[in-house]
Amino acid sequence: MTLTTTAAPGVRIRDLTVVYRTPHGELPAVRGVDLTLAPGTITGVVGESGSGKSTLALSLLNAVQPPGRIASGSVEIDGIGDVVRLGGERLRQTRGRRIGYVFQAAQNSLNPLKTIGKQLLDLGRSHGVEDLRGLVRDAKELLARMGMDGARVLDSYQHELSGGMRQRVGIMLALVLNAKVVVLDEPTTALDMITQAMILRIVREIHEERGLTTLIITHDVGAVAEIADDLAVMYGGRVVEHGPVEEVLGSPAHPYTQALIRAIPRLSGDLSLARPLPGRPPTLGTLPVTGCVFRERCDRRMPICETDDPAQVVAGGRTVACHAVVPPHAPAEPAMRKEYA
Ligand SMILES: Nc1ncnc2c1ncn2[C@@H]1O[C@H](COP(=O)(O)OP(=O)(O)OP(=O)(O)O)[C@@H](O)[C@H]1O
Repeated sequence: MTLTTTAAPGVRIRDLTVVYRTPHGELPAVRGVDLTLAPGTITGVVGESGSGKSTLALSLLNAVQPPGRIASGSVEIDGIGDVVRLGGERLRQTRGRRIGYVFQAAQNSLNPLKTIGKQLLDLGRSHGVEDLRGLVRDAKELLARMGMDGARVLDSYQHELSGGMRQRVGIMLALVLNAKVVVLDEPTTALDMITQAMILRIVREIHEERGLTTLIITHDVGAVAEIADDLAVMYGGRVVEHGPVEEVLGSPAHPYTQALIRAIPRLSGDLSLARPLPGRPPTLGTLPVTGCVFRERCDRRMPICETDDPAQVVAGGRTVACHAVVPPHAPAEPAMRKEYA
């Protein structure tokens, strides 16, 4: 094997814009996003519902479906190239084999007419796996690590499994082909908190053992703090802050990240300290066309926020897109304007 196939790959998302067709025309769910996943890291993506997390995850596999489309930008993955430019059989082979994934509601996406084992064999055959016995062995081992009886699960139909069991099957299917890039979109929502923590710990272990580059999307900031190296915070289709997880959570720079953290109920101490962020996140129809996407709910709003979209400014290991935050040594950059139509 060459180094490129054994080393964890880096992922570079550049100027990515994804639009959905609506009665009001094509509107951006992800807009001008730059995000780098360093090789061998777990990057968590958080943000309120509708901020564009799932659309970003789908873009990593070039799997945005109509009425959506990737309007511009690139997703460069070491050893694969620009996924946005892949199509046909190469794209099909890349998904699953090179990029493992669990999409949202994975517990509902299994085939109800085939046992899990049959679906596993179909997956292996469709990717040209010759050692199908080895594949079954690996699948059983992954299921056992996640606290399940592998043989029994492989003999089951989806309706014989609980939502949490199906989610673990989804994680197994994302990992079993040994892909080096793994995208997990809300992989543990159907699980109780203790099982969720256990599964995320196992995901972390497998990530380290295999040298993966992992993107994990969740609503749960606490859960992601446990396993991620880096954190990206999304709002209104933009990555508003990105950096090492302890830094972003320990000293959040963007007013939205600060509000998100203030809104988390604490398990200990005064419950009333949790302060929900007033207002609602924008929908595609209510997203401001000019200026900062967060300004309507921002307590540091300034006149420039009405007119200019803040650029992502890099300072140290952190990226922040906010006019009110000008980190030391970071020259203020001209406002970023993106074409998406
Ligand atoms: N098929 C679609 N057609 C039209 N609009 C869509 C479609 N899918 C998503 N959107 C819109 O795109 C925006 C981003 O959605 P997305 O699902 O990526 O956000 P999210 O952060 O993953 O939300 P959630 O946490 O609820 O899954 C939302 O405003 C959503 O309504």
